[in-house]
Amino acid sequence: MIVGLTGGIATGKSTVSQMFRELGAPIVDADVIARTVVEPGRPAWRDIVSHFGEDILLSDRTIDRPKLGGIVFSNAAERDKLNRIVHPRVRKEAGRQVAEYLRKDPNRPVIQDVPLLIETGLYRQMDKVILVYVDEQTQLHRLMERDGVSEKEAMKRIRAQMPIEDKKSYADYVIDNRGGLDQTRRQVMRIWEELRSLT
Ligand SMILES: Nc1ncnc2c1ncn2[C@@H]1O[C@H](COP(=O)(O)OP(=O)(O)OP(=O)(O)O)[C@@H](O)[C@H]1O
Repeated sequence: MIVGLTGGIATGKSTVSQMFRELGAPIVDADVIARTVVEPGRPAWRDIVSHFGEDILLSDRTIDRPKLGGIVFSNAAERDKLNRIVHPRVRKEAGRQVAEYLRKDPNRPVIQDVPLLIETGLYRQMDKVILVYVDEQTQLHRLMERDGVSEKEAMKRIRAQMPIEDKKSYADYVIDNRGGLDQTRRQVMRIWEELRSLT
């Protein structure tokens, strides 16, 4: 069983994913994979350098992420180009990790943590979808606090994504992360038990 875990920016996806990990769940993390596929010398890194030029490299040959981010944030065609380079490699590596976990233990559900699970349509390939939910006000405050950004900047980042309320209809399980961590942990434990009973 493959379970997609998603949320909105700063709704608590990393927090919840860590709780699943502590219960022994195998986690495949799209953010971690996205960083490893662009390490110097890897095919995605080579494609990025040949398209965007050596100017986007730091002195240690790693990609200057803020600089590349600045280019693609304001240019949809360049953003598409970058996505077309990175996404297939992330998908392939994520698939490889999922298959490896399932080979080792076919009866243990694998949790795939994907920030844009719904936006990218990847949710269709999941057996179950878990959404980590907080209301927009809580999301705003936690984002401002975590990243030390203004209300305006935080709102801009939230508004760049699909509204969290709209994501609810795609989810088999909604984890309400508005309360304390203990309340969230109890929901995680309940869902993990249920997922395990389904395999
Ligand atoms: N139940 C909670 N109560 C209070 N603070 C929380 C709770 N859950 C998460 N937080 C805090 O909210 C912030 C956002 O959480 P987290 O980083 O887990 O979100 P995320 O969804 O992974 O974010 P992103 O998608 O931006 O990476 C963090 O500072 C975290 O410590």
